[in-house]
Amino acid sequence: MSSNLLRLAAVALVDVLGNRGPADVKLSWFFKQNRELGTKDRAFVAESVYGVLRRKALLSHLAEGEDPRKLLLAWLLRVQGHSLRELDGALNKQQLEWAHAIKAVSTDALPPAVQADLPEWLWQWLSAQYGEAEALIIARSMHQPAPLDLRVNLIKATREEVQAKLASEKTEIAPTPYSPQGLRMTQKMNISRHPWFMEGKFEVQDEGSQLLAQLVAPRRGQMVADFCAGAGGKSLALGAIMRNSGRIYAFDVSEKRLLNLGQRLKRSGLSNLHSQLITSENDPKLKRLDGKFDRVLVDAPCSGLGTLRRNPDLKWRMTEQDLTELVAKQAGILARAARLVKPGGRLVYATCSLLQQENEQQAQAFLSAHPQFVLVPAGPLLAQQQVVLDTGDFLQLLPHKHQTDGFFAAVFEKAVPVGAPAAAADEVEADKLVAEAEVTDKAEADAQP
Ligand SMILES: C[S@@+](CC[C@H](N)C(=O)[O-])C[C@H]1O[C@@H](n2cnc3c(N)ncnc32)[C@H](O)[C@@H]1O
Repeated sequence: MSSNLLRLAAVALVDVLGNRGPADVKLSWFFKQNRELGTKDRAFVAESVYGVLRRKALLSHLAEGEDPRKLLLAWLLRVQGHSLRELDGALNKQQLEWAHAIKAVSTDALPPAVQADLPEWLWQWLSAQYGEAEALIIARSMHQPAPLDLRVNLIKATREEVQAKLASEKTEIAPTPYSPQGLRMTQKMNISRHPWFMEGKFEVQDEGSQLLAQLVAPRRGQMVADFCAGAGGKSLALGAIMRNSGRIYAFDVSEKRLLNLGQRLKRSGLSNLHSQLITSENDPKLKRLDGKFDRVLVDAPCSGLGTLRRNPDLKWRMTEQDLTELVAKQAGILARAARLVKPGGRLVYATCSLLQQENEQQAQAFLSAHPQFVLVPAGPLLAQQQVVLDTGDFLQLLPHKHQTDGFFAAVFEKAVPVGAPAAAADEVEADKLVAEAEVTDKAEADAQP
């Protein structure tokens, strides 16, 4: 390790820690400014930045402050286990003094929030919910980087074919334990240039996200809404489950994310997906679709605390105020999306959060305010999809238990009014609606200048 590389990693850290934006955006900007860096050096800078973000509370204790250069040294010496001798040639006199001081700091009797490496307020919330012992295990499971999960696009390849192909290229790869389309890679590699990725034979997607699509379990020919579709990770998984039949509406308020979805869609070979930008959950465009969907997924905007292995900066950027606002937003989106569901249809509310306020409490509040919906236990629904995983009434995934990101999902079904036909089983009705929607879309497209 050279002194120049250490300096560059510290510069990247200054940038990431000093601004409120997401770490991945800051880091890619840093790499654009430093194009001369080779693959290994980039990997070192990225690992250092993410390593420090994961353990910032502990490192601040060891470095007696938040000077990025000292945090970096503390990470190398006390987390990565480098010896002073290994770093010797890369350190100047002052850094050597810091390094000696860092080596000498005791880690006995650290406060629990520092052991968990969380801001104090978040530690209080998490430990009140899970109890101190489990909250600590959960928080510590987020100190490790996540593996890379792939979802095989069953329209274009089988899981066995993709596994064999990647294994033949000396990639360590194995089927995911729960998702029938998933593969897990244990070593990091840039998969986005792989020819089979570019041909759409697989996507990068955490196994937890794949399981959410299994919970929605759309059938062929159905009408499906992905209300917070973003860049479409779950829309694409749903489209593949439907074997390219029926119709999926991918709604989102972010044009940029929907544009991303467009690129992934081209690779995927799906033609049953229609993305639709909305101004908010109350966009008037939604009105004509009320009561028309067999399945509605609300993958709600959330704190993202279940993804701390990948996005450790979130824990330092999120505030209690942000959470209060998110909880209100989630309730509004869920209530509006519920109106799209037809009698007998299914509504899935999901987050990648670990907090009850965004999860169980949100689901219970929805049920109290919407007596026409009932809660359907997640385990048996997954069993119908050949997924053996029962976490009780709700789907609750935790990294230390399931080796996925942290996810929550609640499944609701809308009652069929007495005397009405059971809509969910009515495939003919679904086909009619799909045909109607296609005619409307064509008319809209023709009307474009
Ligand atoms: C958790 S992300 C969705 C991730 C996506 N489903 C996937 O699998 O890649 C939440 C999304 O909700 C969108 N969003 C925020 N407010 C919204 C609203 N009022 N109506 C619809 N979508 C909204 C955000 O733009 C963001 O893309």
